[in-house]
Amino acid sequence: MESVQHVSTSSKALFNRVRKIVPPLLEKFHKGQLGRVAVIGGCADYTGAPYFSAIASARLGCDMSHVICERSAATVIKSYSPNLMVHPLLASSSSVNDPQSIDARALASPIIDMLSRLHVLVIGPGLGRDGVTLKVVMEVMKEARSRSVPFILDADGLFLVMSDLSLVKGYNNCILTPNVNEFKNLARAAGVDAPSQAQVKDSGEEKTKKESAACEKLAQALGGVTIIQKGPHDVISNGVSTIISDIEGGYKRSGGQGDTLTGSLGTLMAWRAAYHNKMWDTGEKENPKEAETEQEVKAEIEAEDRRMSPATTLLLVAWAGSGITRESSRRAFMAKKRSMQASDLTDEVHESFLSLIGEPDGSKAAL
Ligand SMILES: NC(=O)C1=CN([C@@H]2O[C@H](COP(=O)(O)OP(=O)(O)OC[C@H]3O[C@@H](n4cnc5c(N)ncnc54)[C@H](O)[C@@H]3O)[C@@H](O)[C@H]2O)[C@@H](O)CC1
Ligand SMILES: Nc1ncnc2c1ncn2[C@@H]1O[C@H](COP(=O)(O)OP(=O)(O)OP(=O)(O)O)[C@@H](O)[C@H]1O
Ligand SMILES: [Mg+2]
Repeated sequence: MESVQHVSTSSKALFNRVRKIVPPLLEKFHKGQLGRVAVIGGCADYTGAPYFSAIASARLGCDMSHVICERSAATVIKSYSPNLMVHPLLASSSSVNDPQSIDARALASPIIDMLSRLHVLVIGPGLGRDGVTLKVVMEVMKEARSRSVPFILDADGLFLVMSDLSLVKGYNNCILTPNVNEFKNLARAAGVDAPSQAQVKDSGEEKTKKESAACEKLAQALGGVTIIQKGPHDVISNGVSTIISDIEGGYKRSGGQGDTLTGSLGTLMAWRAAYHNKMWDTGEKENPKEAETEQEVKAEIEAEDRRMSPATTLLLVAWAGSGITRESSRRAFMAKKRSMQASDLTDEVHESFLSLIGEPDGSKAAL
């Protein structure tokens, strides 16, 4: 469990710093303060993906986990778990009179009305490619961005971005989680020569170097968004700092494991917002200057007793989400081997959190 590129800090040190952004469970908090996350996805074809994502958010520890989906998917997703709040608010071609002439902003308004009550959006799991749905989600993304609501983009959410890069370009409050295939398509859409992990033919250190450079290049082309390119190892970059997450994962490539990643990231992003809102005393000293450069980010990670800047915590969130997912997959694989399914990862999220990160000081959950 080692190997960190550029930000040359050990895995252990990174997870120690992640623990600082995990809110302790205390009597003073009320329902909702430690995370209200909504997954936007779920359609007639796919109901598993939004469920796996939302339940990962819940199991990692956000207070409220919502799914905003297309009408036909809602009852199905509700039946998977009574713990999720499922809202059938997404329009599709089958729910409007004329798919060719819609008022996308009006159709998006019931979802936009929810934004003030949400900390984070996860956009894309099982969203599908219906033209009406995608136009509506585009409106939600524009509004969420204008209100600085953080979002995680995956699957069909990434497809949407490929058609209009301005949706994310320069937005430093979002994480994109492309698989190898989606990374290649994103790079093509951005007109950037950035090979995916599968396209880099070297081996060993040279391969890792080229993969890091490619992820960095795409992140830069998108104006500094954070990218987690999933694969044999996860390459994480915001165009300035790059980390390789190569914690051992499982060896079964069943579908839906990326959904555990997006859900985990949703909760971590909500916790990050709580950290920056100073919702509890972390015991850290105030930071005189916000970190921007790679060196400044590295210094904040290593300082241990100094408050961290948004650039640093975003990188740590990406690192932690990747680690928790890969560790969940490893544990699920150990138990289930060839029969492993995405739902087996769900059961491992909490233990993975405990083994990699652990409860912060003072948390009642540590008793
Ligand atoms: N249980 C569910 O409801 C699931 C739904 N899913 C949803 O299904 C929709 C489509 O997602 P897909 O995963 O099919 O789309 P992708 O674009 O990831 O995959 C499309 C094609 O690329 C290939 N591919 C994927 N990763 C590759 C790699 N590393 N190397 C080479 N080829 C690779 C796949 O075999 C597939 O043929 C999305 O909405 C997604 O969220 C998936 O998340 C899987 C689980
Ligand atoms: N070869 C591999 N070895 C170890 N872990 C891997 C490997 N490939 C992918 N993973 C891990 O599996 C998880 C899902 O990545 P994957 O590439 O399967 O995404 P995906 O295709 O989008 O998945 P999904 O089926 O959910 O859409 C990530 O956490 C990634 O780190
Ligand atoms: Mg996927």
